[in-house]
Amino acid sequence: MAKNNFLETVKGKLIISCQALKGEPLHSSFIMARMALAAKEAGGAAIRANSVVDIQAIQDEVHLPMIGLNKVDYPDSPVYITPTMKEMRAVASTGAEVVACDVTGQPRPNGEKLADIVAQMRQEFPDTLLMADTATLENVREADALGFDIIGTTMHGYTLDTQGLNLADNDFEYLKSVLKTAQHPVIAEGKVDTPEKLRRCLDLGCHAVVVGGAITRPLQIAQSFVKAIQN
Ligand SMILES: CC(=O)N[C@H](C=O)[C@@H](O)[C@H](O)[C@H](O)COP(=O)(O)O
Repeated sequence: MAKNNFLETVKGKLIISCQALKGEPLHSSFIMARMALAAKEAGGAAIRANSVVDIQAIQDEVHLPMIGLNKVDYPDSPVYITPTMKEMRAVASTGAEVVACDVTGQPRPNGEKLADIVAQMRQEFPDTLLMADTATLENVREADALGFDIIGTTMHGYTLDTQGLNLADNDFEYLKSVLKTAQHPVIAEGKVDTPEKLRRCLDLGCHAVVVGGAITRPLQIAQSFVKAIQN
């Protein structure tokens, strides 16, 4: 199967997530494209972005490999990161090198099955890599079994059974287990909020690291400073 060279390009490097959802102060494709430009000038190796319009605006501004996703809330499912074939197809059609989607074992909208989505994507987009946004070791095993190209830790701490957990807890104890379990390259993602944590993830053996809010969400950054006054 022909695959693009995303994994070679990002090995040992920083991927910067440029996302602002509706309701966030920076919600704007124009602003996300400028964020991506800053990411590139800083030496970021790739961008992670949400929605077709943001991905396209970023692709027009910077030539960096892209992990694309599309967050959509459906009434019949808790899965929101590229939940159905419709969003998978839309994101892959932008030419994003990687399409990321939820792999948390929870039911998908319209009763769609992840195995069917993966099979369909392989047929329609054989060059596109698939990244599994997982929360638990069970999810990692499922992603490996389904042949995902990249295992991400994105959803750890964001599902009912992992609520309150942080990837960095106990010197990345959970991440170490992921690295032992996974049969595909692991990209650390989720609350990697200092340069030291990024360094640690790479030293532990992660293929690359995604950092989002600590770089591209000024509201979140400002709140952390304000909190230091209140404490
Ligand atoms: C859980 C979820 O929906 N995560 C999203 C996935 O794309 C983004 O909102 C995060 O910003 C991204 O994962 C990077 O993480 P952090 O911003 O913590 O560095």
